[in-house]
Amino acid sequence: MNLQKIASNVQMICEAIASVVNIDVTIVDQNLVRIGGTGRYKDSIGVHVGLQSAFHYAITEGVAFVIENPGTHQACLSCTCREKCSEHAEMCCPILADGKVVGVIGLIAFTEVQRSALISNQTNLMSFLNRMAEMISAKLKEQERTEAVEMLAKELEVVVDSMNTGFVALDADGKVSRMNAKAKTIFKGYKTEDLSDLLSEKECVRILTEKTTLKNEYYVDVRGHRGIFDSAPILIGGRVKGHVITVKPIQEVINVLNEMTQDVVRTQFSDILGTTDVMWQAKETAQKVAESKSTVLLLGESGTGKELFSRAIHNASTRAHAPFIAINCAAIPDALLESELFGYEEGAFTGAKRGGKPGRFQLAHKGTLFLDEIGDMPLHLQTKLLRVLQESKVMPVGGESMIEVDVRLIAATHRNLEEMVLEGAFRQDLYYRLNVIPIQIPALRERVADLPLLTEHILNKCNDKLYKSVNSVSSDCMEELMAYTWPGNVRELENTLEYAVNMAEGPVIESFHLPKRMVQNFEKTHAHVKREIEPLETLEKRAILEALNYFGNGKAAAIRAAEALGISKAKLYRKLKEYKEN
Ligand SMILES: Nc1ncnc2c1ncn2[C@@H]1O[C@H](COP(=O)(O)OP(=O)(O)OP(=O)(O)O)[C@@H](O)[C@H]1O
Repeated sequence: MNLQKIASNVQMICEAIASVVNIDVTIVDQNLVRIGGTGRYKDSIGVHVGLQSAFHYAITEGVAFVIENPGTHQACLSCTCREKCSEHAEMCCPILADGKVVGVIGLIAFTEVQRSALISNQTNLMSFLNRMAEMISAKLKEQERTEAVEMLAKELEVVVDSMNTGFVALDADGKVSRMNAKAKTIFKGYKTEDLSDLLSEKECVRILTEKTTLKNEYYVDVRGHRGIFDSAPILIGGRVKGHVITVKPIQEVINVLNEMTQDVVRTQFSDILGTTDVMWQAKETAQKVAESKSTVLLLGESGTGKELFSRAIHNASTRAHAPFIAINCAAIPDALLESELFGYEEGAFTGAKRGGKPGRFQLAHKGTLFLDEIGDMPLHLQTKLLRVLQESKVMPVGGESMIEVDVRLIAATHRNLEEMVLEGAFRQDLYYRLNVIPIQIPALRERVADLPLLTEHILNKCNDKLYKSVNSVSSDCMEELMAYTWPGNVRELENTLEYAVNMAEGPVIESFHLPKRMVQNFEKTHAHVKREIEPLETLEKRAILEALNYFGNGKAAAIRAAEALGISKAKLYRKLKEYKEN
């Protein structure tokens, strides 16, 4: 505590004392610096009074005293000027704050008249100086408290200003009393006198009438921008004296959500394993289109890696740092799919969340939306989806205004959309809109040559997960894996190997570690060998018909059947012609 902080008050008190007692007054602080003074001391304010002065004695001893005969008092003994002291008498009174000496008030008589006045009236004068010392001490403490409050207010201001959330303080009527830097950015260009200048009427009424806190509520502001707010009333003596609200724009909330839910390790094309031609083709096309905004349609059976491709495309695109949002149309009941995709407004239906909820399109704003199993989307939603793709705007369920969205769409299906279009189960216009860049992801049975590579990779993953060290598959077992048809594709391979790693006692997986269904399948396949020997031509015909049966009709299917049979497309057609003619 330093008297310097209340220097002007100290000087006023010096002058007040001097005018009452008619003797020169000076006040020094605990460092012996003169803070106030009258008469001959006025000019030396701010100056150090010297260690030999009586004030030094008053500070170190912490007592009040009167020097009636300068030069002889205890306080004068160390003074070098005590032989030729110009003072006739002196009264010193320490100023105490919290038990510590923070300064001294001194009355100094320079004439005999002043001396006798001081000495004859010393009891009253000392009591007067004590009162003055108490007053100075009280003023000093008040100043300290004011500074502490100012400091606290400043600290809070710095904290509130550094928050990445808008903060608005209101009085009980909704007048804005304070906004932090973030709130000023969020509401830049708005009138900001009243809550009604910021938020729409519905939210204002809720905030100002609510006597408890509101958390994570959805708001729409006066310009139609959306966000999430918390609010709390300021209660003093049980009465609402004001409110504080914190606001966050919806896109920032979404970004945080996505940061936390994105792949921890971002899927890259190099994570998609496979060196067979069919796989190279698929990867090459996907890599080529990753950067564009065009819609991609991933076609392939379940478990072939459609989501993996979709994530790799997103992560290789310029949207990589924006959200990747996936939704499986087949996994969500029809009644909920619309609100999941496009969001809903408060009160849109029974059970709707207060404040509404943003849909996946809004969540994917600036990023990529992966619509898995698009073939399972009901027709009425296909119509709505088409509109969204054409207009880049969504209308939440129960909403009145469209919300702009900038989303790159990647759709996927295991179904034959072309056939569905012919059957009237899929809208043709939507099909064309989605089919801009179709990419066929091959089934695992079409790329059995990739099995060893995939197996090695999956074994490593299983070992990490199960704390095992299974590092290979016996050649018999690999033969069985290659002979299997893998209806569940890579996902099924993953599950099969996880089962086998659990079963294996040593470092090698043997056939008998595989799940029963696979062993049976292998026996069935090998049972062919034991059948009667048949002419090559019959075997060839059976193989061709089986392949066609397997891959289906149409040009693309014929190409894949020919590839699988290891013959040219021309040869396949020639054979089919022969069979028809015979
Ligand atoms: N080429 C691949 N390389 C490595 N892992 C793969 C590959 N393809 C698929 N996988 C793995 O197989 C599993 C299934 O893949 P994913 O979920 O991408 O398939 P999907 O085609 O989207 O399946 P569904 O249609 O059933 O949703 C995942 O664990 C994925 O990592």
